[in-house]
Amino acid sequence: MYVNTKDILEKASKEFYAVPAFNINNLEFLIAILEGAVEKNAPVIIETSEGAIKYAGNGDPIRGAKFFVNLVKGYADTLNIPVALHLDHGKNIEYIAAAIKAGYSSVMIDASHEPFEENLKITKEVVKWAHAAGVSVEAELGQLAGIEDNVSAEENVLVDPEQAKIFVEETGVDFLAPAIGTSHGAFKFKGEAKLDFERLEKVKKLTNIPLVLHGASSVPVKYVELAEKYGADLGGAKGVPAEEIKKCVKLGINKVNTDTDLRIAFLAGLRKNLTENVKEFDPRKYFKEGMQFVKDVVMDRLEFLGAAGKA
Ligand SMILES: O=C(COP(=O)(O)O)N(O)CCCCO
Ligand code: NA
Ligand SMILES: [Zn+2]
Repeated sequence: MYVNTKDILEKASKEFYAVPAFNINNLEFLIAILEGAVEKNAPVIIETSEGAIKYAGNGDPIRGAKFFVNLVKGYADTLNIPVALHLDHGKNIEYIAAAIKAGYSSVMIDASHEPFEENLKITKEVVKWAHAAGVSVEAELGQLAGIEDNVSAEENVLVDPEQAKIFVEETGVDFLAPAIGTSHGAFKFKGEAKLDFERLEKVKKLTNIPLVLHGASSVPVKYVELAEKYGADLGGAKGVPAEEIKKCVKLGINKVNTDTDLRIAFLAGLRKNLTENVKEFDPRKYFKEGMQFVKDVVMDRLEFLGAAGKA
């Protein structure tokens, strides 16, 4: 069933587990994710960046947002697990408005690159607007490094826990993404992963709302190697080890944004399938293996985040 993101995350926050938010741009990833969640009897959040909405709507945000709402709602309403649709990294007011109007479960207003007071002001506006339409809101404090889609920043600016308390009280935001050292994309750390767990613990205590971990892909080496075996060049790809993410969940992370892992898994399956079936030209056949690998990554993540069995 198609639900509000807040319902999924409030439950997760109370019971200290996390629900993955998987990014999609097309039908194949959506099917693989939802079938993985059904198999694990788990809640799941589908999210689209503004770039995904632009892609699906061929440049028109209203068409793209409506397309995704109908696609996700249509499929989710036939399932017995809770599914929400979230606008990830909303920056452009046209896209945020289109998502709210089309019927997204929740929207992220990402004004974390703005000075604190500006981020607070913009977020307050969007919260008023979204809540009037029954839509929940995510915001970000501090900045992630890393490049992906139109989401980029030079270096990490970690969240200030005292500021987070004021921000949540003043804006009424439903869930918060505190920057604690992760970054977007496949090349996350120069050395070892270093997340600021003490800072995360303080933010949870001071805000007591569901928290979001961005840049949470683990970049599983088996799919990187498989993709490279069939011609990809992903040299140096490095993610957040699952054990580090599990520590974040214990400290109050409840939504775990995952995009890169699905991209790499699909790429590995697609390259393998195309190489091994040179006569095949039915996309329902040559996308199959990539979809299976995406489903496998989804099920593994639902397990280690503790969302399995929580539908
Ligand atoms: O935080 C994340 C997930 O990051 P990643 O999967 O790269 O670790 N996202 O918000 C997805 C990135 C959207 C732009 O493509
Ligand atoms: Na988000
Ligand atoms: Zn993100």
